[in-house]
Amino acid sequence: MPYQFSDLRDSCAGEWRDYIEHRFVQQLGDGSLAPEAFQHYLKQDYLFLIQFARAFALAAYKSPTLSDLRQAKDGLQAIVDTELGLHIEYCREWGISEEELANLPEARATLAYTRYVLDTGNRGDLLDLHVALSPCMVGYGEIANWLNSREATVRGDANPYDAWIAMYESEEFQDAMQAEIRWLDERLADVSPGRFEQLTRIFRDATRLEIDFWNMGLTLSD
Ligand SMILES: Cc1ncc(C[n+]2csc(CCO)c2C)c(N)n1
Repeated sequence: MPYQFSDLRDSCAGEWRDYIEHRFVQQLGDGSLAPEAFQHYLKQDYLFLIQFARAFALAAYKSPTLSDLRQAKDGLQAIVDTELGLHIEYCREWGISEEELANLPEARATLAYTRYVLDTGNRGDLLDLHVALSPCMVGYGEIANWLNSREATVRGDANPYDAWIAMYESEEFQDAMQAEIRWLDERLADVSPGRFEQLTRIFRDATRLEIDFWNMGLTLSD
């Protein structure tokens, strides 16, 4: 049987569930999350996005084909030209100024996660890098879908975090998530059991670092 992305998820089902169904996510869904926790998360997510732009630049460098190079360039362009601007605007709505963002120190959880992804891409090939990126690329879409499947989730004006859910349930984001899964499914189909084992380690570590990122938000840790 050829491997698929779903096999990576199944290889660390416990960690994956702890990430998708994290207490931060549950509270965001029912609207009970402390605004300070969300603001701390938003600030660190700004720094996270900048490092992720670098990871897409690294993906361009590691691209063996023109098609991969285009995909990496589109990812980098989306973050630099669109998503960072939207994030800055969203932070402003939450009372966080652009100046404050520009002077933030990186929390240890942000440092650990982003530098882990960059190091994995540096040491390995494009598949290693994509696997390290996939909890981010796939997880947030899955989180939006999981929240929408829950009775406890509050949508609309009654939930101050509704716009966050709306962003990740959007067709544009869900399509990008599916495209990433297809890309991984195509590559994973050809890997050996030994190589798959290596990739599961990367996937599990990146998922654990996503859990730490949520914990950082809840505990306001730096
Ligand atoms: C900790 C953390 N993990 C994942 C995302 C979601 N995300 C960040 S960059 C990117 C790809 C380009 O859009 C995606 C899906 C986030 N914002 N913060």
